[in-house]
Amino acid sequence: MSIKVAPSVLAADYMNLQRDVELAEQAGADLFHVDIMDGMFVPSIAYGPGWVKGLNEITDVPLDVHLMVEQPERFVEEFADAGADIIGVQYEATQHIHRALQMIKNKGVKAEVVINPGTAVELIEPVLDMVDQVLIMTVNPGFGGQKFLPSTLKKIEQLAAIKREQGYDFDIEIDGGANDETTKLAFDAGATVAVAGSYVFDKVDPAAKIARLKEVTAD
Ligand SMILES: O=C(CO)[C@@H](O)[C@H](O)COP(=O)(O)O
Repeated sequence: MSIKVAPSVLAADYMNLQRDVELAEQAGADLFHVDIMDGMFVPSIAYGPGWVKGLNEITDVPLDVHLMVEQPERFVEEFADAGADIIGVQYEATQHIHRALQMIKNKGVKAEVVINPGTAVELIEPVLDMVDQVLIMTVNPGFGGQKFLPSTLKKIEQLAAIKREQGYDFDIEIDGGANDETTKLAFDAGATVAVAGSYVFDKVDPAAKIARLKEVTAD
């Protein structure tokens, strides 16, 4: 089975969002990745729940909402009500990661824990039994168009080994600098979902880019 592809709407053309979303949807996008940024946890600012609700109304593809915000537990309910299918919270952004994940699950939404490139996999081991997805950031979060950090491959391998040994079935997602080469490397290390922003949307043919990511990771 090939990797699941989650185009990041951060890189879409906002003035033609519906067109880009439909193109990606027809090309087989498995999820849409939506970065919520508060200008604190990351320097940029992006999207509120109203925007996510609007996106949910124009697509049937599940929304993978990544809260790049301080104290994410403050916003779980609003984004769940806006239509998020998966909500990701950063390990580094809360003193209460277990509580934040529990809040997501209580809303009937899939729960994801996210770690930055500088955060060790061991730190999230205590919550791995409660998540549907783990996001290993392959760049420092906050901006699209950065280069994939090769040091994150070891972390993907390490997490994949824990997943195998413990019999977990969560998805392992990567985000940042994904292209056909880096996605193949991450897939071989154990990633099952690739978020791709500029690779998919910056060029003329998003459908071909999505197809390419699936092709290079096909068994
Ligand atoms: O999390 C982020 C940025 O921090 C993203 O989801 C980006 O949208 C990925 O963009 P590319 O690196 O694929 O251009």
